[in-house]
Amino acid sequence: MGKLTLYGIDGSPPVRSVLLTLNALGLPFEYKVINLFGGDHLKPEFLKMNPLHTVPTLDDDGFYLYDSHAINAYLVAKYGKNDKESLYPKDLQQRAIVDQRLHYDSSVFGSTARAITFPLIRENQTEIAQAKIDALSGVYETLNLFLKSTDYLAGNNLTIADFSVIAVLSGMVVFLEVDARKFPNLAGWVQRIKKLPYYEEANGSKVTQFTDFLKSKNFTIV
Ligand SMILES: N[C@@H](CCC(=O)N[C@@H](CS)C(=O)NCC(=O)O)C(=O)O
Repeated sequence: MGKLTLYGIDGSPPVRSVLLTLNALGLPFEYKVINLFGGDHLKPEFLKMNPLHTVPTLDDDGFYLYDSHAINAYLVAKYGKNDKESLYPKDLQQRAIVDQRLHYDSSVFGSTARAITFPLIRENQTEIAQAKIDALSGVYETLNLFLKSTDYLAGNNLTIADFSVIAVLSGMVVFLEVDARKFPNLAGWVQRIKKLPYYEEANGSKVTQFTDFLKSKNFTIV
């Protein structure tokens, strides 16, 4: 196989979802930190790889790909052999369910999370409207529903949809805890994901950089 390089930063949820995928697949890769606050992502050499200047960006031997969901699907489809194939199943209907969850993450969960974090991080606002927290609660309800009769978000096997969602959710708990009385399936799933042997390395140890940063903003919910 060629050389894989991941451009990213630990705080970024989509970057951590790719770290989970790379670790799950046991792939060797180089991790190059792109400092978004220092403007690394706006430099011409980065824009050549990704004109949207976002992390994660993957370089697979000169093939550049961005958007974590696309990257994760590509990595499993290309490198996921035998028991790893189920992370992005080949069966069309199973895959369609994974895709549905990925789009939910990308559109609904992603925008709900960004609506909360962007004003804090980028605009130095410290007040968060209760309505945004209510929207987050609505997402937890949906995720709880997805997990009604299965161990993982897209069925009884772990998939890249679980990686995308845990990467975002593990940051959002700063704003709204996953209350096990209200969201029992979701709370159980979080515990299940945390037991993955590579969880700490790929997400757990890295998300704290993000949650500490969010907490340091001393926000209030109004
Ligand atoms: N949907 C994209 C989102 C990527 C994204 O927005 N990344 C943020 C960091 S979490 C970023 O790079 N922002 C810098 C910018 O947009 O200039 C994905 O899943 O990769």
